[in-house]
Amino acid sequence: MKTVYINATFFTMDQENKIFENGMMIVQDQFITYVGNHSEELMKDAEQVVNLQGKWVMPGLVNTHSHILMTLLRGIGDDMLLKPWLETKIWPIERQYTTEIASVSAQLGILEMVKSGTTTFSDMFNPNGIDPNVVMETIGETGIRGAFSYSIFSFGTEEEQRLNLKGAEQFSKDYKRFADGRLTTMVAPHSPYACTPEALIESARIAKENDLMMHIHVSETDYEIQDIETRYANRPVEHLRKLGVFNQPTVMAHGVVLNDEERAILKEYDVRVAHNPISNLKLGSGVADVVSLLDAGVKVGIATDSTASNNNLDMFEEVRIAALLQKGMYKDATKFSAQTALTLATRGGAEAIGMGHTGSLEANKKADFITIYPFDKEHLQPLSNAYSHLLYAARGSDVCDVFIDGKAIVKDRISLTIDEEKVIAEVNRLQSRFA
Ligand SMILES: CSC[C@H]1O[C@@H](n2cnc3c(O)ncnc32)[C@H](O)[C@@H]1O
Ligand SMILES: [Zn+2]
Repeated sequence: MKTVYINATFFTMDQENKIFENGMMIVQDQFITYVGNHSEELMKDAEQVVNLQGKWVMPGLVNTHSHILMTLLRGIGDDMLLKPWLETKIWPIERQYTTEIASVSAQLGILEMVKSGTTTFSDMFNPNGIDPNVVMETIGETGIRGAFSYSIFSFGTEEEQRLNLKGAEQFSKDYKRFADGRLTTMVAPHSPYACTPEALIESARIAKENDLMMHIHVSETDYEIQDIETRYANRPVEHLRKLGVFNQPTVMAHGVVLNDEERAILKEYDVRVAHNPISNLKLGSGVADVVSLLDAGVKVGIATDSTASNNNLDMFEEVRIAALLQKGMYKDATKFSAQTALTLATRGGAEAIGMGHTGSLEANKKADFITIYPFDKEHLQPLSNAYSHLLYAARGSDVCDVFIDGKAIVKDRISLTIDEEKVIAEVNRLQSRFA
């Protein structure tokens, strides 16, 4: 099916950052085939013409690190540091998890993500107590694009740890290409502190044998650095490098506590960083030095982490805070420009998680895009400087329509794939268990 979208401003987020006012985009099935100036000639054999009535169109946002199975835990464990938050709140609750709780959480998380403009995400989940097959079926039905990772923990008996690794390997293989290729997997040891060296080595083996990326929490807090140094006589980055984890393409979530030597290692091994500014602030972990990471040539994406440490999944808010933090930290407003920020939230993030086939509006890329109708929004006036508004003024709730693989997933702020009322009712029925 050839669909032509006309009468809109297209923010391509391509290498040249081209913008087409009153432009045109052509989508053939799942792919963009043209973005540029309006052309009557190119419209000739269109099967469908969509008039976007002056809307702004940009690539869907890319959330490079999330935990959608935790969405039900929003508001639980506020105002706590990471270690007690995990050990006394999150992990005990996750031990009570069921497949139903996980599926409803996933639906709520995806609903929130897509309605705020995220079309691609990379997620890690704690498999405890759940049937991941059911959860993956549910996620597949939503139409979102993403990588999903079954987490590896070195907790429990030897047999439990063996089963956890076996489950992760099976899951990684089974869902490597799922839901028409929209969903894939990564191999996710939780962190250097929750995994033994043996589990980390085994994780890297699974990733290598199945040609998958690794996804792991690293260097999130000062405490983690001291803990790993005490246990292994190396800081986390060197510890993982020595174990061979970085021999596979790796996304490391956080990277708050890094030095120059470590940034050079990340660049050398092409380790990518998922930057979670709000979660890092809320858990009191600190502020990652993203400017230095980018200066060192490290690929960086923006991420929300979970609703238990954020507490929303709005990538517009996330990327704005990311930019403001770097400017404030450096006392230099020229750092982390609007262009840098929006690139990291789209094309840069997609490349960081190995999904370079999305993240910009360009011929041959997947047709993953969002629209914003600015005309009735006070905070998006004046209409000039729209590019600036996308970073400094826009909110997730400004998103009007969402398309993934060329298909409408959200239309006029209504989800077409998720029964919103039902999910919200289910969430509130199940949530009372943890209140
Ligand atoms: C690795 S599976 C997901 C699992 O990780 C835990 N978690 C959530 N947020 C964080 C964070 O910021 N640092 C470390 N661990 C985190 C939680 O148990 C999730 O289910
Ligand atoms: Zn996380």
